[in-house]
Amino acid sequence: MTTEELVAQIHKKKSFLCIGLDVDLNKVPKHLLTEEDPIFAFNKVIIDATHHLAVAYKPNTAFYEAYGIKGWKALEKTIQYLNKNHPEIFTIADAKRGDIGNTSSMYAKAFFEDLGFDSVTTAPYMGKDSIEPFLNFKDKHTILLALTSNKGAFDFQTRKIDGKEVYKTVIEISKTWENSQNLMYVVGATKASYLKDIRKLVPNNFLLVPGVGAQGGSLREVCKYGLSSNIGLLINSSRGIIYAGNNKDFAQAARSAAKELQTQMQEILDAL
Ligand SMILES: O=c1ccn([C@@H]2O[C@H](COP(=O)(O)O)[C@@H](O)[C@H]2O)c(=O)[nH]1
Repeated sequence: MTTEELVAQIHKKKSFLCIGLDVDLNKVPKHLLTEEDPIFAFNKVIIDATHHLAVAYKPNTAFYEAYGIKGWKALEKTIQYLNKNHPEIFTIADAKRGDIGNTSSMYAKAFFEDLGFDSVTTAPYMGKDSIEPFLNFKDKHTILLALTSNKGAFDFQTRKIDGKEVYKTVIEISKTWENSQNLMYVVGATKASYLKDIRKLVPNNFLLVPGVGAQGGSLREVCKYGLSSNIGLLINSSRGIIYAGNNKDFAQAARSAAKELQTQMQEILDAL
């Protein structure tokens, strides 16, 4: 998917909501556990109930890998379901990959070619040759961790080296890589005030912003500092939406939670 197609969808739906599909079988409604594939069954109901309110879905691969081959199968069925029924929706494999070049090439093939995701999250620690294999794919997006939502972000990312914070150095150097136009960045909603500085470095790149909802980040704060001329934000909520209810009416509860965020997004977009 091109960035232009993503932006068009945002304007059409008046939403820049990304729904995280982090399926934990201890949290899904009990009646689904008798299904042949309870993970996919859960995702299908959530997608059917929310696709008109969201522009992106983000399965975190950890929640599928934890269930072995059955989990991976459920991930494959989920992305196939999205690509077949909602090809306009942007898909993110939250896998946080990155390795020596030839290994990264295989990760990129796995997520872009085999599974057919539009984007994958990557970790910058191993540098240029670990990320460029992802950037080589046309109309695919590589979402680099810049400033994460967790407390541990302060261990390395905000430390200064040669007078500059590591997350700023990550952004600046990554902009020099080949095909860097295919880069997006992860910035946690819990670090909203940092977005002011981040936007000076990347005025136009899309930012994937997790941390609204269960982690306490504020949608309005993120928008205050993070909106760009092409909107430039995908705001993710996972647990806050998919576990809004846990009995037979869980789909309705998820839709209401998604609607609440989408309504706020619509208000923000209408005020621009
Ligand atoms: O900095 C980061 C990077 C990734 N995540 C992931 O996003 C979701 C957030 O889930 P919630 O339930 O809405 O808290 C999850 O998959 C994280 O692994 C992040 O939170 N922060």
